[in-house]
Amino acid sequence: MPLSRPIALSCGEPAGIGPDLALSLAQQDRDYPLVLLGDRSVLAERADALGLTVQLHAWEDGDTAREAGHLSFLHIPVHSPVRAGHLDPVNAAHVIRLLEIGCDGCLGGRFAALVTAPLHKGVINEAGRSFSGHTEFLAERSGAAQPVMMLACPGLRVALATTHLPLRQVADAISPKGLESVIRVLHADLRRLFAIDNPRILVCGLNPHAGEGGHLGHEEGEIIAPLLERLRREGMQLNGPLPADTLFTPKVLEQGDAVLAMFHDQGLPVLKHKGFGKAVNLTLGLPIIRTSVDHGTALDLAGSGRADAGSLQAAIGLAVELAENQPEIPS
Ligand SMILES: NC(=O)C1=CN([C@@H]2O[C@H](COP(=O)(O)OP(=O)(O)OC[C@H]3O[C@@H](n4cnc5c(N)ncnc54)[C@H](O)[C@@H]3O)[C@@H](O)[C@H]2O)C=CC1
Ligand SMILES: NCC(=O)COP(=O)(O)O
Repeated sequence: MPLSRPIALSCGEPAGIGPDLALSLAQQDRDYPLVLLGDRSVLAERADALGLTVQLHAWEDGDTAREAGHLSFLHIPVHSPVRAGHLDPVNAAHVIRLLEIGCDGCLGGRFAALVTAPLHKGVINEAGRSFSGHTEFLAERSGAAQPVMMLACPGLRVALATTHLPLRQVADAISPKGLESVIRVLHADLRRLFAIDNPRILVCGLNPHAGEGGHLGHEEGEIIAPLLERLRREGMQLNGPLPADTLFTPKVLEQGDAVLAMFHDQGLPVLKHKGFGKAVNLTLGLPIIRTSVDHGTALDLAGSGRADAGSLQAAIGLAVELAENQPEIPS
């Protein structure tokens, strides 16, 4: 069903490429309503820097402008003037505010989905706020017990058992209870969002060679394998724990609908090698639809006109598709 509510696009870190990508998107006709969450002057100044002509319109509920060259925005002011490529911790509160408004607007039925341009986790922490990522923030804000980060590009979906954790803490975070809830969310959302009836999930081990029979680590034998065995008895198609290096070979990958990696840098480098620039980051387990880009703030490119909007387009495309398939919330 065509969307009657807009997709909310949060501009992310104002000194990064979020504003550039949004303005680049506004150059084309859209077949969905969009509202940009960001600061008006930042958008206007960045449009000037990029030599783009974009009519900026203050968004009102019900606004469905979609023509090329026009962009509706909800003005959420920055706290300090922005120079492209230069982070300022003073604007961290602005970035957080974009997410609060985007998330609350989805929960309240004002927006159909939230798409996030990249933010800079480091500068938010430098501003004195403990922040590990959109995934964790949006889960807390929306009351979701178990968010699961999944990145997808044509031919590959990779979900993560742990998200933004120092490597030293990863092994301790792999617990039977935590891993079970991640697998349940992944399984349920592959069915709910991707219409895969009985998803086949390829599960990585944590250690080299999936622990080499206990000689290179015990988490596979003590935690992962018994859990998978128990869930298989419920009918889930779970293959693993498999050595991650061989799992990510084409012959094995074709036997699964998604991969579950145990940690961020076990799964995402492979995904980005295959699909950087056209992949989407999707948060599973939330009561709202949230997608994002596969890249970061790219401060080196902000204001240069060289940022590629391919991943943002894919993220919006997936958000629109998922939102169109959701039951319509009565106004
Ligand atoms: N969804 C999000 O909010 C994400 C945020 N980040 C944050 O971004 C910050 C910077 O991270 P980095 O590791 O430097 O990664 P990055 O993705 O910002 O940059 C890595 C390289 O890719 C290039 N690149 C990135 N996006 C591009 C695009 N759209 N078009 C063309 N080239 C592009 C950059 O110029 C750079 O050379 C970190 O603070 C990180 O936390 C990283 C990933 C996702
Ligand atoms: N590498 C992906 C990433 O860091 C994005 O995280 P999030 O901000 O979407 O939680």
